[in-house]
Amino acid sequence: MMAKLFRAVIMGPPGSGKGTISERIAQSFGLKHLSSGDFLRENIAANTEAGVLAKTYIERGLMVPDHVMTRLLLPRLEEMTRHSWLMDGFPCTLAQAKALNSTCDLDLVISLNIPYETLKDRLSDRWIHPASGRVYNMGFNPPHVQGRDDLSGEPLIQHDNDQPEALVARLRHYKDVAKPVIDLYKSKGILHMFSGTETDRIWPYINSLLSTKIPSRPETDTQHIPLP
Ligand SMILES: Nc1ncnc2c1ncn2[C@@H]1O[C@H](COP(=O)(O)OP(=O)(O)OP(=O)(O)O)[C@@H](O)[C@H]1O
Ligand SMILES: Nc1nc2c(ncn2[C@@H]2O[C@H](COP(=O)(O)OP(=O)(O)O)[C@@H](O)[C@H]2O)c(=O)[nH]1
Repeated sequence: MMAKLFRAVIMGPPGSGKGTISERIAQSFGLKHLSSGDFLRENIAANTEAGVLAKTYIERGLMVPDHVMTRLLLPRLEEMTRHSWLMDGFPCTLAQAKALNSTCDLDLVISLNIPYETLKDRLSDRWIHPASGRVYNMGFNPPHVQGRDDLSGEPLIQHDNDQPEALVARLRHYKDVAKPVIDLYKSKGILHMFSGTETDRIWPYINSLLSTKIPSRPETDTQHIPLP
């Protein structure tokens, strides 16, 4: 049981490794990994009012409007009074960051800074299990059976907007909307930026930063990468 609740956000462009690193943090430090994409998929599957609305944007490759995102996510976060969490994919605009700010005090923000060529290579090779959001990469973390999800055995798919043609526009959009969010967290003194081309080389630095802030779970702490 953690002594103090810990609230963190992970930011980065598409393909920067937010999901991958969030899973490692969740395993090593016992934080709940919350993902805006997963919340949206749950709501779409459950046909909630917000889910039905969000679907119309996601299907067109658009961001879901801020008011829909905040209406969906903030009540869920408010319910989590007894959990430490790490949020992946939210906030991604200044309006979302301000809304989150009014709900809770963040302890830490991780921002991933990954070169374009690396993002392009990773995303063109990203395979997704749509129902769960589980993510694979044919070189980095391939599924046990090619083209099939490890747990359900269901087929994996690729997203059109992960292909290089769509990526340039997605990255430009990310840069535009994320900059003021990054500046906000910088001014609050809670932003930590990590740069590099390989998750396995960035992870030890994130791991040691978090080790100074939250007690790790000894049984899982060393399972990914040894410290350099
Ligand atoms: N904070 C947000 N604000 C607005 N729309 C969002 C937000 N988070 C997710 N979405 C919408 O949900 C979709 C799925 O999100 P998800 O994070 O699973 O995948 P993604 O777009 O492939 O992101 P990434 O490549 O960074 O993992 C997004 O494409 C976007 O339309
Ligand atoms: N080759 C390679 N692929 C990686 C690395 N880290 C993550 N990936 C893969 O890159 C893709 C994007 O990672 P993901 O965690 O989904 O990033 P997100 O879009 O920021 O959430 C996925 O297919 C991951 O399996 C890495 O260091 N090297």
